[in-house]
Amino acid sequence: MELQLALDLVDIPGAKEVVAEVAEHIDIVEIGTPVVINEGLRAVKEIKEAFPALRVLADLKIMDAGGYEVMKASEAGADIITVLGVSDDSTIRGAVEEARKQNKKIMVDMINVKDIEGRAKEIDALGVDYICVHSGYDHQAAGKNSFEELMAIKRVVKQAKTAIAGGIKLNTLPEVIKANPDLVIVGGGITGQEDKKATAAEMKRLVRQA
Ligand SMILES: O=C([C@H](O)CO)[C@H](O)[C@H](O)COP(=O)(O)O
Repeated sequence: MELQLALDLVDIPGAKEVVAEVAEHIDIVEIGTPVVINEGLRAVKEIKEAFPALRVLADLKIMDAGGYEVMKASEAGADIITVLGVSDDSTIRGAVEEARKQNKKIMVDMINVKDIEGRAKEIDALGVDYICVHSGYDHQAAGKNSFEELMAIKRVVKQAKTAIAGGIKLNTLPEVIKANPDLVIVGGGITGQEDKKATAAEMKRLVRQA
């Protein structure tokens, strides 16, 4: 099981500062959608250049033009790029095809997918690398989490790795770990803590021993 740090509410210098603090305790660093909106793919490029040993995920949440957008994120240095599960199959296929050419990976974000099990089965057959259940900020505000969705995709996904994101904190991590995802994604659960390094270290310890 691996740990991904999601950076959403920072600028590029702020992102570098946080990553420098926790780098030894994370496997993947995510350049979150708000950061890409504010800073562009330059954020991906600068973080990859500053931390070449870390895999960098560009959370583009692609909804159309999968091949083209994966190409641009790959050029910026992203190792993993996100596409939305609610996209058309042709968009996901285009993203996967381009990722194969560029030796990159595709994560499908299942945010707002209604039939989680059925769609996860279809998406798994498209050859994506990760399928991620996700309670976004707006869902979190309504008290939602994705623990049950994780168990649902674990029942049907045969090929892709499984991931979970959305509001995970140190005190809820053990429950997440019980469902055995391949990847746990944590944003505010680390970045919102006073001692980010200690929190990331403890999360990594729990994730590693799972
Ligand atoms: O993808 C995310 C969200 O949609 C904002 O872009 C977050 O990176 C994801 O939810 C993880 O962050 P936390 O919920 O703060 O753990």
